[in-house]
Amino acid sequence: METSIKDGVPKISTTSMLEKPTPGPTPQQTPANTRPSTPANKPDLKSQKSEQSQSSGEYSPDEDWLGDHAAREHEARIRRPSVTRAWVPQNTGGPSIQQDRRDVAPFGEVIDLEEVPRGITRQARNLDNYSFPCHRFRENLIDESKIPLVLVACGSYSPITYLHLRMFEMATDTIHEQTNMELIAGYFSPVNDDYKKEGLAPSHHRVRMCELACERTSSWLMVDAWESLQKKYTRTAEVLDHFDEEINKKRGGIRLSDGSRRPCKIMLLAGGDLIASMGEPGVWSESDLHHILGNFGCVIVERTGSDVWAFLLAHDLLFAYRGNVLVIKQLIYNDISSTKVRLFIRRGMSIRYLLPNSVIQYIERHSLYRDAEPVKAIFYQSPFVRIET
Ligand SMILES: Nc1ncnc2c1ncn2[C@@H]1O[C@H](COP(=O)(O)OP(=O)(O)OP(=O)(O)O)[C@@H](O)[C@H]1O
Ligand SMILES: NC(=O)c1ccc[n+]([C@@H]2O[C@H](COP(=O)(O)O)[C@@H](O)[C@H]2O)c1
Repeated sequence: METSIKDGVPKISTTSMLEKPTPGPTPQQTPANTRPSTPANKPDLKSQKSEQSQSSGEYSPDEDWLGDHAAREHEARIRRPSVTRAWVPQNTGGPSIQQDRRDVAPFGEVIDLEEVPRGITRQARNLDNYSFPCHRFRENLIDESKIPLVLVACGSYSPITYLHLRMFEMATDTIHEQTNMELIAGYFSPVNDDYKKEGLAPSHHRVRMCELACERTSSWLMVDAWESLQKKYTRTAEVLDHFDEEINKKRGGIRLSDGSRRPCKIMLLAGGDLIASMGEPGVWSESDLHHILGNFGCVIVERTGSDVWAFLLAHDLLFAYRGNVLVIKQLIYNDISSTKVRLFIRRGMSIRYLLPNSVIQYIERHSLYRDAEPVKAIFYQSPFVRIET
């Protein structure tokens, strides 16, 4: 059994981390990121214009790769300072939420960059140029009584959809409400091409779509291309080891107010189907399951129609490690499927509002998922909709 914690991996008790020390939060502690707010720092149209002239904000194939240095420079030029705001509801009937600095959720800023031309952090296309993305990694732990947490979502993302982005937001709420952990960063890790799953677009496209989605709709999510850049398929246990290496061994975790550093707990964020696959023979090795569940842990978003708890009860290993598994109930069911998105594209149907516009544009520009069939105006009205007058 590979239950012992390897050198350098944070030695955090697996039973205590999902327990919140105090009872549920008062309205004063409600995270800002769940509250509607208007971006205080509205984009400066003038600078957008000049930015647009340097980088059109369009995704032409020629522009698709800026190179590490240029990308970093570009990113530094366009990065806006993060803004901390208090949100006070106008409606006196509801709870009054006043936030002090401590209560401000780290990812509270609501970003709507969908139509704003901005440079996107671009990842290396080969391992020689690779560097671990940490441009949105929080510098300090806000509440030092908490365990710093990094979520890693492994998957195909062919293409990434709003459901995949939503998974992180659902996780944020549950972690805030039910655990004594503080979310520091979230990463997508698109699977290697060698995975050979049906419908898998080449990994540089999937990575790029994830980047567009993260940079244009989120203020805290990042994409790591390391897994996709490997020469062959890399098991999820190895991918989590890579994150541990980069975050804890190389960076030393996160900084505390006294200047010391604390290791971050790293957990796999996945849907109920992924955890169900852990019960299928031959899909996961037992030692990997011990390693993932024991040394890392899983945050599982239930899927429509799946009963994650029933599965946990039935599966010996998962049940044994249940203290390290956090199950997220979807309060608003979202069942957007990449498979169906690909099918819609092939059939010339609209995929708008299922995934970010920037990703839709990218798909169209690069003619992805069309196979032999032409895509007819995927940005416009579905050809099957007839409006009776
Ligand atoms: N409807 C859903 N509810 C909860 N989690 C989901 C849902 N769809 C996908 N996920 C999760 O999103 C992650 C990435 O999914 P991935 O892209 O590999 O599969 P997918 O979205 O089902 O795509 P495909 O349709 O190509 O199989 C996985 O952890 C998966 O479990
Ligand atoms: N043995 C393993 O490490 C193992 C097995 C099955 C799926 N996975 C991962 O799960 C993710 C999602 O896979 P599916 O798209 O097949 O659901 C992928 O990132 C894949 O690498 C890992």
